[in-house]
Amino acid sequence: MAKNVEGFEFEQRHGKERVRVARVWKSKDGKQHFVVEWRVSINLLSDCVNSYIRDDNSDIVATDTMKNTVYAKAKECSEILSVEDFAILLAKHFTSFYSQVTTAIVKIVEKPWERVNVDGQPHDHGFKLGSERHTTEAIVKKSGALQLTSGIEGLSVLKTTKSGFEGFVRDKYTILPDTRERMLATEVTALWRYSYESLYSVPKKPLYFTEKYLDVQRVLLDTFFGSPKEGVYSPSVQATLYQMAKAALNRFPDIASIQLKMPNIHFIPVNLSNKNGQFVKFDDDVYLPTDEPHGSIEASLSRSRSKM
Ligand SMILES: O=c1[nH]c(=O)c2[nH]c(=O)[nH]c2[nH]1
Repeated sequence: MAKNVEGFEFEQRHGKERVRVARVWKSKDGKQHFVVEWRVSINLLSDCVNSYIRDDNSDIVATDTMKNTVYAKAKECSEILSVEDFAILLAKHFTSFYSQVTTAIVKIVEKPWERVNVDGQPHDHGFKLGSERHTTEAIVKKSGALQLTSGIEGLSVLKTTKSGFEGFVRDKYTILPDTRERMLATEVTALWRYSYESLYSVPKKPLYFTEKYLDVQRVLLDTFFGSPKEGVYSPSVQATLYQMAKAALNRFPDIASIQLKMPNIHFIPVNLSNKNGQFVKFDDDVYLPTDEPHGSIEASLSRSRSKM
């Protein structure tokens, strides 16, 4: 919230970015281990204008203290919990513990450590790094008001057929041919907002949000790919993105809105010729993979208020 300071509009926040913590929990017999690795960023909205305009830090919560709080709270969590529940717990601490803190914004990115299988069996204490990352942001006000979003970053997917792009604007600069057969590759970034608007309405079930994250990911992927044998035809990245967003809202009543970013990562058909003629003729087989430039397609979909 902007504040009038010496005749100016003034807004400020402070916090600690990229605090890294890993936490291990053990089963009762100590044999089976669980691990998470989180990168936590904290921002506090608090009344500490005096530190900016005069030599008075008496209202400042030191960012070093914020960092230490991450480790202290991780230690206090005796049971495994979702990254969302940890973000909420931290944000709640900052707003309830410090009188001058009105809002806490806690963002966390979880590193995808996955249990390995050895000899077809889940390993008790062995993990390997996966690819896509689970993210969350909890914004908590002193009143208990909550905004909770979760997301997926770096979900790279590709299908080798059942994709095309036709009927777009043609002008003197257009060279792209219409096609009903191309590769479709993207790196999905998804961000969805939960409908829980208070600390007191959040589901208490352990790992509720971890399961929900996996369910949302599954629905997004199933919609992108279609069934294993038939697949599903994509007339554009735009249409596929919309189908994915719609499926998530239709499937999960407690998701109020979803934003998807789906860059169109191009695989260029290879045709090569020299003076003796063409020696590589593209037949939907040899491609030049690229990472830039890429198309950029993003949209968000929310439940219309009139329906709620
Ligand atoms: O699915 C697509 N959407 C576009 O907007 C676009 N533009 C383009 O050149 N190729 C594609 N493909």
